[in-house]
Amino acid sequence: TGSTRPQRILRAVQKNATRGDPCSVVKAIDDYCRHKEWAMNVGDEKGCIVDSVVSEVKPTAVLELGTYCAYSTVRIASLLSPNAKLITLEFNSDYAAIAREVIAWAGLQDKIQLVEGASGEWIPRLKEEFGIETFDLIFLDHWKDRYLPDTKLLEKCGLLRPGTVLLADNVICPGTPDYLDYVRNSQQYKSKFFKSHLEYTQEEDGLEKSVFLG
Ligand SMILES: O=C(NCCCCCn1ccnc1)c1cc(-c2ccc(F)cc2)cc(O)c1O
Ligand SMILES: [Mg+2]
Repeated sequence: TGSTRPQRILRAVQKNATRGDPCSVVKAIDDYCRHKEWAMNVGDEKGCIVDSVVSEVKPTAVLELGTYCAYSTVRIASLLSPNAKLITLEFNSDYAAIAREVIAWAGLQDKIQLVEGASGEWIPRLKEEFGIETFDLIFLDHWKDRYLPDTKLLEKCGLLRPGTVLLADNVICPGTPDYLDYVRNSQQYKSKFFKSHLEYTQEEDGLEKSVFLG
């Protein structure tokens, strides 16, 4: 019974990052996944695009769909203002357990609320359970076939407001064709593609930034 990839990523963080220093946690994961073993973090190249969108939006309420080992969770939360909060949904309980440890190592527990469960079940409960009105920024990075249904669910639940920014990972690889078609052709969104590469590789990928117009 050997270790899992998320467990090895956590070990690399505990070995190479400084407690309470989110940037060192991000760097430790990138170094491990670039040089030792690939993992599905948004990564450093696409991560810089995420950073620029977060800095532009200055969100106080962020929703992340798909935590994995909390690489993007920590990366985004480290840029938020003192009173801002990030809710991250993770379906896989093994991933969630590792993510909690990575978040704790970064010292960001007070900013981040990790919720374990299915996005389709939790999205309708966010207003009531967490006192959320609407989100300023949503980062989609979970099952690629859930991007579109969950976006429609977010609309239906009144969790989007004019100006809410949806930032979607992997719109080229693995790809989210139905989601891309929707946000690029809907009158309710202004969409823009940021060309990049699949994390730690030279494969084509990119992020889609879509502003909800209401
Ligand atoms: O599947 C991905 N993410 C979802 C993981 C499970 C989410 C579970 N969950 C959380 C909440 N609700 C459900 C993903 C995959 C790849 C990839 C790319 C190329 C390749 F050859 C293999 C894989 C790259 C990514 O950047 C990804 O994000
Ligand atoms: Mg991804």
